[in-house]
Amino acid sequence: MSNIKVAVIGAAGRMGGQVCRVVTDAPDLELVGRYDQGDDLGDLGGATAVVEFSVPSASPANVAHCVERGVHVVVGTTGWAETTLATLRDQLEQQPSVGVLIAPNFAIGAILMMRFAQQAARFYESVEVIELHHPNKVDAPSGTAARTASLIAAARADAGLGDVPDATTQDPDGARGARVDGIPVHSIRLRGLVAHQEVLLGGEGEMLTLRHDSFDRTSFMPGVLAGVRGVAAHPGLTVGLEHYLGLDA
Ligand SMILES: NC(=O)C1=CN([C@@H]2O[C@H](COP(=O)(O)OP(=O)(O)OC[C@H]3O[C@@H](n4cnc5c(N)ncnc54)[C@H](O)[C@@H]3O)[C@@H](O)[C@H]2O)C=CC1
Ligand SMILES: O=C(O)C1=N[C@H](C(=O)O)C[C@H](O)C1
Repeated sequence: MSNIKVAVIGAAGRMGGQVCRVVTDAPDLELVGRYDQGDDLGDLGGATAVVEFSVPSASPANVAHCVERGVHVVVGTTGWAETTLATLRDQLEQQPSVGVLIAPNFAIGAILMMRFAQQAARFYESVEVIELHHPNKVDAPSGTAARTASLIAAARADAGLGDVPDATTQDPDGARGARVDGIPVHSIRLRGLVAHQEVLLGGEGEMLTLRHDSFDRTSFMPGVLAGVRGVAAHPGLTVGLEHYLGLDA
């Protein structure tokens, strides 16, 4: 079988650089293009699959460019809004054989943490998400935290749970964090960190803590490669690598 031709957008970045290295090292993949800010994406070097790790403001246009040319895309860039996802879905209807995977987190432990949080949510009255990242991260809350909170909120709603209990009436400086679908999310930016998250679930007399740590960006690479190898077999839009890993609920 011939190699999958892969191009990387955001190739000069922390994630894009690592992806270029692992694609180059993979015997079944061929790196045919590296693109970054200001580059003309053109024909994408003849790629059949693109990996996109750029910035939230640029990612939708980059992905649209790939889809227009019939090229599959594995997207790691976070911060996609619901309306932008809807536009992408519409575009994909015109290109039914093209696959796009958008994964807020490619680390297996983070995917499992999200799943475990979703499973645990209905048993606990209280829940808070704390995400901790390196200080160069541009978006807050992280895509992983936003997705975790959405999954928890949906599980709570399915179980008939109401709002999380919170008696705070005075919080002028946002000390209680942001709310994603009603779930409190706290973002910490600290030199020395890579990507970390805790989900705290509290009930009468007990707490369950779910924690995941990416100590190094190598933790994302097996998931990215699984995405590249699987994307052609998943036409349309898929959100979350769990759907490629047999973890569908
Ligand atoms: N899904 C996942 O598992 C992970 C997702 N991320 C996300 O990936 C994204 C990138 O993260 P990092 O690599 O740490 O950031 P970074 O800042 O190191 O890299 C971003 C790169 O995108 C480039 N860029 C900016 N505008 C562009 C444009 N219009 N077209 C092409 N390239 C452009 C920048 O020049 C830079 O080289 C962020 O959204 C981050 O949240 C990061 C780690 C893991
Ligand atoms: O910017 C990062 O570094 C990361 N971004 C993703 C996110 O926003 O969730 C994934 C991981 O947390 C690392």
